[in-house]
Amino acid sequence: MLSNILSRRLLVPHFSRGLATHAPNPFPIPAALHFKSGQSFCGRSFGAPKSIYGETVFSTSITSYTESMTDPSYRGQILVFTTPMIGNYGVPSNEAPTDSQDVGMVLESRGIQCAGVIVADVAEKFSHHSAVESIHSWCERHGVPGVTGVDTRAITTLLRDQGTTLGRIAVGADSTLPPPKPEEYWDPSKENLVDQVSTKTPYLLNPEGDVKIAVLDFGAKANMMRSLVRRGAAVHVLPWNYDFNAIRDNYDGLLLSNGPGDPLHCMPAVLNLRKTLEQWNKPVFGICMGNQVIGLAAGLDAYRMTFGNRGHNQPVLALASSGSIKAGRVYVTSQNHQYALTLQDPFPVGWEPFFINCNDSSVEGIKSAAESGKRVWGVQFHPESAGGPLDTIEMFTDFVDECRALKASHEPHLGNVKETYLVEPVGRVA
Ligand SMILES: NC(=O)CC[C@H](N)C(=O)O
Repeated sequence: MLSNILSRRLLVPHFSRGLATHAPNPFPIPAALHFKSGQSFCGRSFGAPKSIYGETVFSTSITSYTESMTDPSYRGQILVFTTPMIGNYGVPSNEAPTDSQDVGMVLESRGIQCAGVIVADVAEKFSHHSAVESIHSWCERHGVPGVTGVDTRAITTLLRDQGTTLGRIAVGADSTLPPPKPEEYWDPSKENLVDQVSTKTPYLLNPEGDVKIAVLDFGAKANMMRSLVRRGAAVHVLPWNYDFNAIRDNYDGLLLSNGPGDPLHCMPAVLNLRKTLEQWNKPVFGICMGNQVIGLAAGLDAYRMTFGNRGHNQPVLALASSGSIKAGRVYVTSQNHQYALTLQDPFPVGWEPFFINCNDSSVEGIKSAAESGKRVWGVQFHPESAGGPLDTIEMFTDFVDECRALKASHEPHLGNVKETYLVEPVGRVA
């Protein structure tokens, strides 16, 4: 027995050494990450061998790289993962519908949305029952470059100190050239990225649903629509700048989705929403960009944070109770944002802060005050989070229940048309 253990101990390092000596380098192409602030990091290229510009941000999520990379809110960004090894469970097919309430994809959108990815150690081998390819081949197919073999601790420390920084991934021969001049860096925050990712034409999901919910698509993650459909709603997805006021009486509720970039690019939607809030008294729920649009419509300001909040481990404290949310409790949430609403005293009349971030005290949500008679909630985090945690997933049940209850109260002849859906808190189609 003892000799068995000893021989295994001796064999393992010997075997590893053998592999390291003889296996060809799977990522032979050199690559560099340059920052506008002057620093450069040299590593190896994986994914598409292509040079790009972007805004460099870091995420502290340990898992769910596939959901993060397909989140349209990462549009134009070079995503640095603080978790050292990324790719070890591969990438699932995004095509196969896996349940009857499918919304047309498995991940958060049709393709990879971030401009590039930076990892300390990209997994060459992967293993998962639903995996069909490696992160390398997935990025290659989608034309997205990755850099591996860099010190992501040093990069993250830098980004925490100096804030989100414009960057360039230079691949192959480009990586041997001098870094770009400061004026050559592309700044995605200057563009209306929402307009690039929002649906161009309206579409309907689950038409037989008993409550009709409109979604203003600022770059919606698919799990938002899935979370509504799972609760029995018919979901009509509209372009971000659609004139909802012209059709609002056809709906029982409105959801404003997440989306990339500076919320000030969404002023047409803010002005539309201001009118909606003045004249329409049905439930409105905003998530991330949606929360910022609600806040701007309510009269709050939005500001750019130093390095934002990105990860699946952001603690928020509830300041008010509403539905499944209890004041005084801390919920762990998924987040991806660079902007936040200002915490001001007093808050605009008819509004109150809903959540606050336990790390940096930024506003994590607002709600209409009880005396306003409105039913409006906004959260800066992602209750639908396909990659978890699911601490706040029941906010979707609260929202759909509120829409259903209001509809039933307006249609007494129909009575309570359908029982409230008590669904398992499932985070994604899997
Ligand atoms: N995920 C989001 O909706 C992000 C909202 C906005 N683009 C921000 O960065 O703050």
